[in-house]
Amino acid sequence: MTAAPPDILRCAYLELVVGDLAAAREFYVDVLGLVVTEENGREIHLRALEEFIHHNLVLREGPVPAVAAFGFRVRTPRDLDAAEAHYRALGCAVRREPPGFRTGVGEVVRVLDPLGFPYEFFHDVAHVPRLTWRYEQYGAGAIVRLDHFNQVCPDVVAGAAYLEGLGFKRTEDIRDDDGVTYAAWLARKDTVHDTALTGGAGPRMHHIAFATHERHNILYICDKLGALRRSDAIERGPGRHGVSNAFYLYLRDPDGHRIEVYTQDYYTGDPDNPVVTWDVHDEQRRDWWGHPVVPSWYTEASTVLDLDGDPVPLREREEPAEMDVTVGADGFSYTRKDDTGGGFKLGGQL
Ligand SMILES: O=C1C=CC(S(=O)(=O)O)=CC1(O)O
Ligand SMILES: [Fe+2]
Repeated sequence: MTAAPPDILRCAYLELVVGDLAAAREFYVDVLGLVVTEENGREIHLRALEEFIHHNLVLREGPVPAVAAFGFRVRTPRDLDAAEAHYRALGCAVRREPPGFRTGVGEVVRVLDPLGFPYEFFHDVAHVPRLTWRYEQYGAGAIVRLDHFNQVCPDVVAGAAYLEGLGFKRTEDIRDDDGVTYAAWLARKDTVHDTALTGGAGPRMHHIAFATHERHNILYICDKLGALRRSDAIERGPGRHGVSNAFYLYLRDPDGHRIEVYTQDYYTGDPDNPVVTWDVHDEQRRDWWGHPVVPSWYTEASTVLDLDGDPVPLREREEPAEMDVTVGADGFSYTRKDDTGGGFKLGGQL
């Protein structure tokens, strides 16, 4: 028996467990410029400049760096009932927590979803000042919005079907001629995604992405990290994505959690929005300029915790791994599909 899904508005916050709260605060506040909504000795609640809900990121000090919750806002309080019924019908662990369980948030429905991820749904939330027009508080790398999550799971086809059953719309994916799906991007809001599934051992969190208004904001973050002699925080990019068309940069925080800074993807809000499918052998799918994807971007990701705070065991991917298919088998990746005389970047192979 199934139950109608909740009406999810958007990805809204992530709870990150960090090993050293002060070091994490320095990275997210002093380096990236996120705004502190409130903090105490154990937790810090942060938000982006255009946000009006209490927070987009919770940093909580703990023994195992991990992700404790992926928070999604739902349209009405009644959607919490729908969330509870939907996940109970899926046979998932469900806990309904009272207001205050999550600082600044009303009642929360927490679930361990079919992929093993700790999702939570909320509607009532404290409003805080939206700093959109407070330009005196903007740094040159101003982070304005939470844009998306990215989750690593072994079976992207099954994972995408579960999310589509939750009301997400697929906007892009990466596949091969044998029908293997390597990644998929799925949206509730009218942009390319609220979350994405990256094929690999999971459940793990691949990254959380924040948006800037312009590409130059991202370039400033790179220059600032260089000036701070923190260039080792830059994992991949800056560059232009093929998938999503966004300009991007991937950073690693002091605990190794991956943060993407992202700008200028595109509108996907019409019901007949066409899905964009990329060939896994297309050198320009993940970087439009053909820059190679560093191996750590494919292999490393963050542990996720269950509803009791214990790490969720991983399941290996059974289908081919993208890194093996495109880097290990170089010569099968192309810049121009019908160019049999080469067109792949041997020099770019890692
Ligand atoms: O947000 C994203 C958009 C595009 C890409 S990709 O590397 O271009 O596939 C990765 C990503 O999921 O981080
Ligand atoms: Fe991303």
